[in-house]
Amino acid sequence: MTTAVHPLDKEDPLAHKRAAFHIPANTIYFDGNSLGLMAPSVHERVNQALRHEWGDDVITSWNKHGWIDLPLTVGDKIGRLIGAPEGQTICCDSTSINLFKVLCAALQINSDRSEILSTTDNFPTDLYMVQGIEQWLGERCKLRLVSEDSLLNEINENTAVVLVTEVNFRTGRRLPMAHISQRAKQCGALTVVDLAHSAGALPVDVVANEIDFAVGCTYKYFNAGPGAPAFLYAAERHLKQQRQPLHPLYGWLGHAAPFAFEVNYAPADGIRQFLTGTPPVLSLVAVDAALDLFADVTMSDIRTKSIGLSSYWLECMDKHGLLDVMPCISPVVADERGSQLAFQHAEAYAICQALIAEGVIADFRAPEYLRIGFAPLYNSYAEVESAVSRLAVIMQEKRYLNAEFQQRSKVT
Ligand SMILES: Cc1ncc(COP(=O)(O)O)c(C=O)c1O
Ligand SMILES: Nc1c(O)cccc1C(=O)C[C@H](N)C(=O)O
Repeated sequence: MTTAVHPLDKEDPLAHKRAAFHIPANTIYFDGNSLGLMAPSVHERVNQALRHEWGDDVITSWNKHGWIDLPLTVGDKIGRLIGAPEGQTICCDSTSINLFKVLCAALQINSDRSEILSTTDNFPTDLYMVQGIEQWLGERCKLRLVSEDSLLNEINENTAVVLVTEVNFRTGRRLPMAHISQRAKQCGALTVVDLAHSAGALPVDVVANEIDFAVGCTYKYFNAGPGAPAFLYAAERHLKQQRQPLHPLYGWLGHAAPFAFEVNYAPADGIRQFLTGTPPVLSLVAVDAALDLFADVTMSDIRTKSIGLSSYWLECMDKHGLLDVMPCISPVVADERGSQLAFQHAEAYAICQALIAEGVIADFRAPEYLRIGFAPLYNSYAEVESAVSRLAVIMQEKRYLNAEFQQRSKVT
């Protein structure tokens, strides 16, 4: 028996990409904004690195299989997807650590100012990194938090750095990067942009938007696996001006001559100076293979599908009368949101658990939001229709009141 293909999937130019992923049995997965699905090609590539590179070639693989350059080669692959020219993106560490490095760099470049301007609703790690630097630097770093609505107008001549996450992790709201960057430039402030919820989900152009520094995750829309290393972009103009090291994490692999084993630190040229310690080779190999899945698609097609999926989700919710019961807190204007939707309900946590029990994986964000992430490479319109139908039954039958769905787990 053949099942009918959803008419919207029939017209989808990215529909064929779904076959490149392992879709867990009986599962509809709308959590790619937190952890992307695994592709068998990534599995294969990591296995090969384990068996042949580590297994057979052991330490010679640092040269023979280019392990030592992976942060740069993989960085350039990411760079192509965020509009960065070669040699300005590196894949290493976590987003948090990379934030620390670029915030220090930006503060040092704009050293006659101390204010880091950000938004109250930014992802906590972004704010915590500044708070940590503030604690260590005292007067030389001062965090000022404003609302997303007022950010643009709050940038002024005292601002050293504007720290902004393009797409809000909770609401999915997309901030106008071009305007923010332009205003920052006018005021002599530098921009540090967190692309965690943008990279791989929508077109990003760090050069056209004159972004100074950017960071982001690879385990979300790039599907590189849990804890996969993050990325860091630095504009060429900052890499060229080498008065002194740009950040205080003086790791040996960021040294100009790591294998000279010198006593004193001297930063490497270019983006390599943002390296710290030994790269996590197996994880980098996974990022490398996962990025290959973007080789034959355009970010514009990805964005079109992302908007198609989220708009269709809203349409289905409306058809089932769900939008009155759990209002959407994400922008209704598609261009003003990223690749996710969030819905408010006092029982959002239990609703999410009830959905998972029905085979639909979404997530919950405190205090009361159900979050749905759309991954254009593997999600389908049929999945949207089916997931919303299941949600409608849960809401109608108030299944979320079951005690089993109220139990909070450690990771939400
Ligand atoms: C906006 C944003 N920044 C950073 C992170 C995570 O950073 P890290 O890779 O350090 O866990 C996340 C998600 O965890 C995020 O949503
Ligand atoms: N990085 C995560 C993790 O290690 C465990 C659970 C969730 C995450 C996430 O990525 C959360 C994500 N940044 C968010 O937008 O909420």
